[in-house]
Amino acid sequence: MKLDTVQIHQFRNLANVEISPSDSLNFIFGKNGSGKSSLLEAIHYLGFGRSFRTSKHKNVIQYDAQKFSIFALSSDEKGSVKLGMSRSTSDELVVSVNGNKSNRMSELVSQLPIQIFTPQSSELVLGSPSLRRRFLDWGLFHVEQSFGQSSQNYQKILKQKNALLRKSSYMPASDYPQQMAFWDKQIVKEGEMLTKQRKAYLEAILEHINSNLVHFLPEFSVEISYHRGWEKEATLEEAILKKSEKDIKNGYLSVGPHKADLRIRTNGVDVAEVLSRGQLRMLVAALQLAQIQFLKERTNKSTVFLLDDVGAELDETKRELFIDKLLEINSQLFISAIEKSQLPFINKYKNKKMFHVEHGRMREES
Ligand SMILES: Nc1ncnc2c1ncn2[C@@H]1O[C@H](COP(=O)(O)OP(=O)(O)OP(=O)(O)O)[C@@H](O)[C@H]1O
Repeated sequence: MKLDTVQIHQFRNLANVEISPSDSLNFIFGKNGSGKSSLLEAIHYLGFGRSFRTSKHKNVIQYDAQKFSIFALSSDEKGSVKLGMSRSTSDELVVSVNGNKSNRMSELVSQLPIQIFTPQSSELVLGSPSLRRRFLDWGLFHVEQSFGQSSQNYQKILKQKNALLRKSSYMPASDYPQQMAFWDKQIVKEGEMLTKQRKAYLEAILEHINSNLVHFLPEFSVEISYHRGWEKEATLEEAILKKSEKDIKNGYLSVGPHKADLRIRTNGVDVAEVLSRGQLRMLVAALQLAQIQFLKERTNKSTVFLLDDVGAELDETKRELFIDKLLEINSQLFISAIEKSQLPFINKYKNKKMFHVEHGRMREES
């Protein structure tokens, strides 16, 4: 899917913006504070239902406005779809797909695979395991139709199990084992399925990750493995039993795929301890690229890729390489930079549009 038109209203300093982007390359130039990241942030909302800069939707609504809204016309060879969403200061969400309104973000995010790469992207490696789980789950969500539902099921069951763990200390002893066994059985069933899907997905994208790393980080050999969230030799059922006393005390389940992680090492050492900031970003670029290469290969879906502040911490050859690799798989790119001098190779691209942002207003350069 590509974005044919994007309209943004009352989103940060973008009062009223409408663009018809190129289906290939879009460059957004402008001074600090002009609104470049806000444009990418608004597009990001269509693919994730949230910002990449704040967890509070209110913060992106224009000062003194009551809501923000974003509309887009998106298309691929199968047809086009009208997408829209708005959020108000009271946090009311309205999503619309071809005019059908709902308040379920999942209806929108399944339409349009969007990825983002920012100066903070190295957090994927340095940050908490939840970011790496989210990375795997994003890929699975767009490749496996059933994954969204099974992941939601697991989260619901986990909530029930945790509620029971919290209640267990004051429940009648006779009720407790039966109820616990019921939820454990569900956790094991859904948890093992999720683990199997994540492992198979990682296995499938590893080939792409490794071939990207040859270009992005040629001086390192990187090993990536999936840690499923409970000890090696045990089944999930055994691990849950083993931890039950401690989990009752703490009031939450400490083992399962909600504790899974990706371990990323070079020569047996955590990459976070060895790679420079720029190298970590290249590693993340190789990981993200692998996901969308695999998505394209498996489903023929193209991704909208947002590259915010591309000048930061990537050297010029790597910037060019990343853009070229993304174009190879027919991605639609939105690239923000302060000035053109950060992209001296820009003239080689024919199918491109350039936008200049000033005080929240966008002008297409001819
Ligand atoms: N809710 C809001 N309403 C109106 N303006 C806002 C709001 N939140 C932030 N701003 C302002 O919007 C402007 C655009 O910010 P943005 O982060 O998009 O700039 P940018 O062009 O990416 O800058 P930089 O190059 O410094 O990263 C800033 O001046 C910021 O202070």
